[in-house]
Amino acid sequence: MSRTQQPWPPVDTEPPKAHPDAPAPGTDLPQHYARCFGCGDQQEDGLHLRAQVGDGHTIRSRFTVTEAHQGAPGLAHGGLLACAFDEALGTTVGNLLRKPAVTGKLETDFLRPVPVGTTLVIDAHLDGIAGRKVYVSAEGRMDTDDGPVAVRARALFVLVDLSHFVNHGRPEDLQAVAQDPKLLGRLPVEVNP
Ligand SMILES: CCCCC/C=C\C/C=C\C/C=C\C/C=C\CCCC(=O)SCCNC(=O)CCNC(=O)[C@H](O)C(C)(C)COP(=O)(O)OP(=O)(O)OC[C@H]1O[C@@H](n2cnc3c(N)ncnc32)[C@H](O)[C@@H]1OP(=O)(O)O
Repeated sequence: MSRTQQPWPPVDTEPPKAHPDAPAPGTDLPQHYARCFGCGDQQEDGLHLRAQVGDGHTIRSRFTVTEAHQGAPGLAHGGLLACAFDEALGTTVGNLLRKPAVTGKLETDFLRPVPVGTTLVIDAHLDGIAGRKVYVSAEGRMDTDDGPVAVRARALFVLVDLSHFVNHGRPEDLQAVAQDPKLLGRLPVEVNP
């Protein structure tokens, strides 16, 4: 089967424009939700991704594969790697545009097996915007920023209103956030744009 990629973005887009209050290059980003499997510190076996803003519409995330993340003996599960990219890409959209968005489509290319203990260095880039559709892509390198590429991903995020989360979230979790807003860390979106 060929690895030839389809054109990306797949539709005509406007170039991305970061929000004027987007965090500056070099900023370490906080977890967006303490119970998030991708970044939250209250998920013991979660991915604990940590992200930092880069130059030119990029965000670099790091994720270390632990024993809890295995699919085959000693190797990361592909679905968890996809989760790491979902998180890294979503963080890029949410923090640079400062608008809530959800993953509509996520595609991954697994190029190399990723052993337990590896730290994936994931560089994500905002590629283009078409109305509510935000196209973003990333590559993950083994252990260092010039290590071999292990995974590539491309995604479509769709901008949504905050009511998306209020209408669809489990009431007890929304209530927990209302009682302890620190669960959300610093909300990287405008609540009242
Ligand atoms: C208490 C409040 C807390 C709030 C927290 C808020 C914000 C946090 C902000 C930032 C966070 C920072 C970091 C985030 C880190 C990680 C992120 C993880 C993200 C996820 O893990 S998130 C979970 C998985 N995700 C879902 O749970 C989505 C389920 N889904 C839906 O909720 C709907 O499906 C939706 C909303 C996607 C669309 O529904 P809709 O009715 O609003 O709009 P519609 O269908 O018209 O789509 C509009 C245009 O997108 C095109 N389109 C849509 N889907 C497409 C597809 N798959 N392929 C190709 N095109 C697609 C259409 O074709 C149309 O295109 P066009 O305009 O050209 O016609």
